Amino acid sequence: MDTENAPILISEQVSRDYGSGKNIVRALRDASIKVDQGQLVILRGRSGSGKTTLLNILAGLDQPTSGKVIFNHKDLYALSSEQRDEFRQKDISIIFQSHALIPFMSAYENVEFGLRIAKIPVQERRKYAEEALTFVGLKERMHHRPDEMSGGEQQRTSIARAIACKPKVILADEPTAELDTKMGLQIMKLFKDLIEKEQVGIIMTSHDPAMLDIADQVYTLEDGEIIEAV
Ligand SMILES: Nc1ncnc2c1ncn2[C@@H]1O[C@H](COP(=O)(O)OP(=O)(O)OP(=O)(O)O)[C@@H](O)[C@H]1O
Repeated sequence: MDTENAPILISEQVSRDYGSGKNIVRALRDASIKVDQGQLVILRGRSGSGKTTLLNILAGLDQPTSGKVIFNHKDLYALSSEQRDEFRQKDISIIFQSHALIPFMSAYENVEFGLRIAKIPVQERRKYAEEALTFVGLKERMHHRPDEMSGGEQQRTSIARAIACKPKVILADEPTAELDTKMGLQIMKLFKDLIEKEQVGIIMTSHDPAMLDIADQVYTLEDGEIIEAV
């Protein structure tokens, strides 16, 4: 089978309500999207349009009110929460906007710590961490702490942490928001290189029009609904 275009992550008519009664917020309504292996997908939309809600649901972090998430042929929310956690640790990586690096650890230690949490055996951790940091161009700086690095380097460290365990899918919430356009485009190039090398699927949110040209697919959200897919 040609795996290059196989869907790895799908949302089917996913809705998410917060609160109830008069105070109900319909954060997402019937959102259906698809991420193929080897594809870079962008979710865009105004603040409050539901991007983060959808990303969290796709990551297995927040149960939808209705609808399904299919990850690698499995219905993510039909699994027990333990099974879902295990699945997530191995196959799904998340990159947050605010790098979420541990301040007193070096870049290497941050990546190695992530591998420990993902239960990668100790013999492999060093190799995987060094490979990932080399891939993001931080081989020479891997023993520096976050406060000794630029914003772009910190974000590359968090990308190294996300890719080190070789996930099938990477979800990223505004990974370029705190970077200038040049650095943002460098991060996008890293994502593209990663797709080429590992055939991962990447889905990210972005406000930045400069990023859209690079994507294979762009979904636009408005008031919790997908109004355009191009
Ligand atoms: N835990 C929550 N409880 C109540 N309402 C929430 C909660 N989380 C999100 N919302 C609401 O759901 C809607 C969608 O929020 P979401 O964070 O998904 O938007 P977003 O497109 O990611 O916005 P931004 O670009 O500002 O991050 C908003 O109206 C928000 O106020």
